[in-house]
Amino acid sequence: MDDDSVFYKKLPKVELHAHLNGSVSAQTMEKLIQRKPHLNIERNMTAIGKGQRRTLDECFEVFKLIHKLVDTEEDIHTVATDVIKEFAVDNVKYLELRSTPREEKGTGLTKKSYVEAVIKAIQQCKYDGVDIDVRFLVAIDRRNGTEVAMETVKLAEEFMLSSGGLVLGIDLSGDPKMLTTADWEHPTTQELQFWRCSDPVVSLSQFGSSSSLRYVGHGRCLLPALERARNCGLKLSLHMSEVSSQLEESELLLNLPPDRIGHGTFLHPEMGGSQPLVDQVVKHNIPLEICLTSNVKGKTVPSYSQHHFRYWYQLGHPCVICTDDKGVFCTDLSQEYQLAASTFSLSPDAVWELSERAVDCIFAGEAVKQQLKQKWTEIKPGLLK
Ligand SMILES: CNc1ncnc2c1ncn2[C@@H]1O[C@H](COP(=O)(O)O)[C@@H](O)[C@H]1O
Repeated sequence: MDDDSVFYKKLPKVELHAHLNGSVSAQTMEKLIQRKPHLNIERNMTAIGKGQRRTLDECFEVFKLIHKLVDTEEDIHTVATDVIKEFAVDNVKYLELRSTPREEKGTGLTKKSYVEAVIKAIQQCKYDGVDIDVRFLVAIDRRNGTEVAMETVKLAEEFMLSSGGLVLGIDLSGDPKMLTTADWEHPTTQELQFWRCSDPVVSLSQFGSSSSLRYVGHGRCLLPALERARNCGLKLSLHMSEVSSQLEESELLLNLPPDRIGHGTFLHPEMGGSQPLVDQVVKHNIPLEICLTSNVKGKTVPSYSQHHFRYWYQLGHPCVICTDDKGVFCTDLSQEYQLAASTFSLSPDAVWELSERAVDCIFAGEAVKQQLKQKWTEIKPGLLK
């Protein structure tokens, strides 16, 4: 490791946007593959290597494969434990993991036992003295529709009250792509469910097209669940404008408003967004979770240098560097900070400030923030001369 990389490794960091099943390392993946050889899944099918790029659609196919490998309580416990320890080795001092509870009839996994398995892994790591504070956000997969979103919020609510402060909020994620009419020749039962929720057909005349698209998992259908979450004290981290077609949805979601925004790639006017959207984000001071490699490899931004981090950072808006899916995109948080620094010419002092300011964006309360700030203060003299 060169001197430069050592700096980023030693830098204390906060990770706020990490999907559990997207964060599985190559080593853990080997363990899972050995447990289920009959699936014929190979390691190279679950990761996007250096220099490789995929469409966002292909990324979502990768998650489906990983979900086949991770389908028991034991698998979830293994994956969560390994991911937590790997972030700790990377000097991440505070981690908010997020994951979508799944039920698997074949293995007896229920959504409740799914969340319990993650919580047990967090508690075990704490008991073992792993030097990282870990919290959990329960994820809503937008593709699963209104009712499942509401069930997920209720589950999160239960765990918020019973987990001793480990469950702090809700993540809204999942494939943001719209389905066109053509895709709907053979809708699945699940897709038909969306069709029934309020007004999922949106005219494209504003974009110069006479056709209409049926939004699947449009935020409008999820608003009641998100509002309930907000009202009961769960924090909201919402994927917004990850793809270019979500302006109308972003307007709706910003009215909640969310506590943090995942990606927000297409919010600003230079990316086809709008000034009112930017004004709203700035007015509420909503931090952006920035995932450089994920966006480049998933082809939602053309290159590192054209990443929207530049726009928001120059505005002085809170931006938190994150990994998104460190396993799938073959990265870690040190690497992401190093990429941000080299791409946007950030000095070591500026990088330090970026990592320290991330502490202000965590969902845990003031006492935890103060403890973390104290850690940063202790580490600083050894790292920045
Ligand atoms: C690349 N950009 C992204 N955009 C939107 N959602 C994403 C995502 N990356 C991951 N997920 C969401 O996280 C799930 C995998 O982790 P969990 O099974 O929940 O732990 C994916 O199925 C998707 O719903």
